[in-house]
Amino acid sequence: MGKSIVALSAVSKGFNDGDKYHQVLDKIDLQLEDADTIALTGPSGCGKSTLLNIIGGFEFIDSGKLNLFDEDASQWQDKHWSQFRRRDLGVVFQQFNLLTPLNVQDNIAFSLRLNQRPWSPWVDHLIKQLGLNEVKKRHVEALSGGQQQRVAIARALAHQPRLLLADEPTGNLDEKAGFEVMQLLTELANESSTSILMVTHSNDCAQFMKRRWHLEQGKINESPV
Ligand SMILES: Nc1ncnc2c1ncn2[C@@H]1O[C@H](COP(=O)(O)OP(=O)(O)OP(=O)(O)O)[C@@H](O)[C@H]1O
Repeated sequence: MGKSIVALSAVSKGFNDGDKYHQVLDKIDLQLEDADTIALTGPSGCGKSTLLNIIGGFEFIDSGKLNLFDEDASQWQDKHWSQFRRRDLGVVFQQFNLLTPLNVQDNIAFSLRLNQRPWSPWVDHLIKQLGLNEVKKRHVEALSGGQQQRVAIARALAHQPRLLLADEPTGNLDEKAGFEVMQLLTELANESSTSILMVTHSNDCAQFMKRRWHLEQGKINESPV
């Protein structure tokens, strides 16, 4: 068995919806280990983003236990969460959340500074592999959707996180561009031994991952890829 990166045990989470309570995760158990790459699928509104947000510490669980790197994250204070996000976590969300006044290089440099990491040869390698070398001085708002997506990936992997959470990373791209981005993402994550948990609606994208979790009606089932 590999090293445990994420472990959920009997985790439940729900939201109040007017006077009704909506149970999104119902006593979920799951394990994500070193080198795992996982596609998270399920119908719209089933709770995929909620699960990613819980693992990133952006939402909190109602009950159960969340372990990150074999530590009980339910006990973590803000400082511990920031350290985890800085050091171990990369995120690519549907909205890329790039800093529009800055160019490509400065977007990546800014994120590295936040993570207290220097610019390294790995970052130059990322930029080159992602086809961003020619546009690195260009403001991100002047880039195409596909290029912005690749900047978001470069930024998320620049500090070589141990875990990447990606929410529909190719959601805004056409099939060909989406395929290319998936290929690059998995190759680069593999080079830096980053585990991936990726939400996707696309079977083609899910094929790039080694495992598949399907979330529906509060429960997760693992299915063959
Ligand atoms: N902060 C919140 N307050 C209240 N309800 C919420 C909150 N966040 C999510 N929900 C509800 O929880 C359910 C799960 O939402 P979530 O965004 O996790 O689903 P999803 O599977 O990611 O959906 P999609 O595939 O459409 O992006 C939805 O019914 C949503 O309305």
